[in-house]
Amino acid sequence: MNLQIQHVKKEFNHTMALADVTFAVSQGEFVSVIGPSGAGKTTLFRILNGMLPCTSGQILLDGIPFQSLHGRQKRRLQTSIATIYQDFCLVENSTCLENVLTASLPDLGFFSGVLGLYGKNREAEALQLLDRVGLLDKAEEPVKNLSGGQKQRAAIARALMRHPGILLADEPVASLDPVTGRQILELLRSIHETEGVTILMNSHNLEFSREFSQRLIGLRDGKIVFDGKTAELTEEITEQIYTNSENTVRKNEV
Ligand SMILES: Nc1ncnc2c1ncn2[C@@H]1O[C@H](COP(=O)(O)OP(=O)(O)OP(=O)(O)O)[C@@H](O)[C@H]1O
Repeated sequence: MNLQIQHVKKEFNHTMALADVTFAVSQGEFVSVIGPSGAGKTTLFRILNGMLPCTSGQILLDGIPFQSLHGRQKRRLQTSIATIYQDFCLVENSTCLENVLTASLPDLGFFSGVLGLYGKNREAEALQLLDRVGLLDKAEEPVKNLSGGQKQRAAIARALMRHPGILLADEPVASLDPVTGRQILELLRSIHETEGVTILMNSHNLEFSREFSQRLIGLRDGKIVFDGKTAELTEEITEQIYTNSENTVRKNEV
């Protein structure tokens, strides 16, 4: 799935969180959005996953303008973007398997949804995905009993259950220790390489972004100040992205 972000602006009261953001992500890329606190990364991700409307501009998925769609068409396109979050957003009292299966809820009829009748094929697929993320032995375990890394694995399996064209990884390892964080990013890289899922990541950790993404987009004060291959990010450009920005409230946590 190709994603195009064209002249996107987002204004909150008198803060221009995104000034005029334009870039495209092609099928199969692994891109990281980097930038200091207040640069607009979260705002961009919230607009992309449909949680926030933009003030102006447009987003196209495979050439279709997202905002022009309504109802079922919009929901169908929306389900092609899956998000994993820093705090996992799982149902803690439900098992791993139940959490993964909830990704299929939009496809179920009303009664099947209420009664949790997902069907044998969906259950088999959910178990296969739990196996893919190394969590098959925890399928019947309530999420509340899992470690942070295991929770993020369950969240990744749930995201994959939607067969996403694009996976948004919004600070996916921010609440994990560095060793566990690296394991999660290695899993994402493997999913990207094997299943060909397009990944757009937002991370405070510049080292991880450089190591795991092919391309970096540097945001500063709501504007793109760098868009290039990871190897092209020099020390000088890094300084330009991270120092003395208007919206920055703290320096980058590299
Ligand atoms: N709901 C809101 N109301 C008002 N201002 C907001 C709101 N959300 C974000 N902002 C402002 O928009 C700007 C961009 O914020 P955003 O959270 O997108 O930055 P960020 O790069 O994700 O920062 P961080 O890395 O700290 O999460 C900031 O100046 C912020 O204060």
